[in-house]
Amino acid sequence: MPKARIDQAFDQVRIQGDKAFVPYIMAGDGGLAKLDEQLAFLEQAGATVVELGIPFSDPVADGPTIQEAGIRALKEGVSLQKVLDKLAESKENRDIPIVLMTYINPIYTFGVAEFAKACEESGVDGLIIPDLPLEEESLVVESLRAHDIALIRLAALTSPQARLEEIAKRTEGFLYAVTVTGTTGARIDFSDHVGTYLAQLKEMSKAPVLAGFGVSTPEHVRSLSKHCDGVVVGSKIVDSLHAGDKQTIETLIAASKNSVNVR
Ligand SMILES: O=P(O)(O)OC[C@@H](O)[C@@H](O)c1c[nH]c2ccccc12
Repeated sequence: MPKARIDQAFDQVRIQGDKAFVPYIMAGDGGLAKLDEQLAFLEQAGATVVELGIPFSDPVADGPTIQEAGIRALKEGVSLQKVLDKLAESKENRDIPIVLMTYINPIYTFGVAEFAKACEESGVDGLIIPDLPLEEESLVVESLRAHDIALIRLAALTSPQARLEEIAKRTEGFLYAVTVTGTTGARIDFSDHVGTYLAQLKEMSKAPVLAGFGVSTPEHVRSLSKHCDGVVVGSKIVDSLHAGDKQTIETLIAASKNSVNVR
């Protein structure tokens, strides 16, 4: 049951008194042959779920770090089909749930129903589609439901109250609370309003609320996690993996763990 695997992963985190940590990596950055090893490393380091990006030629929500990773992956010849095939091969050896992050265009090209089926067959548990607004969701919702793939919705700092409520009500797996206005990428600081915004989303959502965009230091992980159920970290993870700096990733993930638990 794909969707249930995500729920179980968050339950486990809660039981241990930890916060969730969802690293984002770009599929095929460094070649798809490295994917299994990268996923195993993140699982071993204590990640809750992995968000796996599909490289795309027009990544409108992405800042420079993730755009460059996408260009590197495209140069390696990575495509949605190849990522799904690769995930299918290693499905049995993997416990950590996978959420694919892809823009809507590659899904259309693939065919929505075929894509949902391929996700299930490849052991994909959920999806983030940043350029699919609530109003257009009906294009994919039924197919995803048929294959039990969670559709994770994004809340924006600029969304009006009623819209946030609708997003919180519909989300599956978790609620992705975008903490900055703008594109992905490491930030120094967050607006004072972020704490209130996260607390408000926590009230509205039955699903776990995760803060993402700009999270790049252990202090960010700790301070944002106080207001919600955990964080998503992209650019800092992508840069560190590219530089071969596993220590930085381990330190970031460790910041989401209850310090009373000895690891
Ligand atoms: O890179 P950052 O600032 O840590 O943000 C997370 C982000 O990269 C990842 O979740 C993501 C990558 N591309 C996206 C597009 C839309 C929403 C989210 C994403």
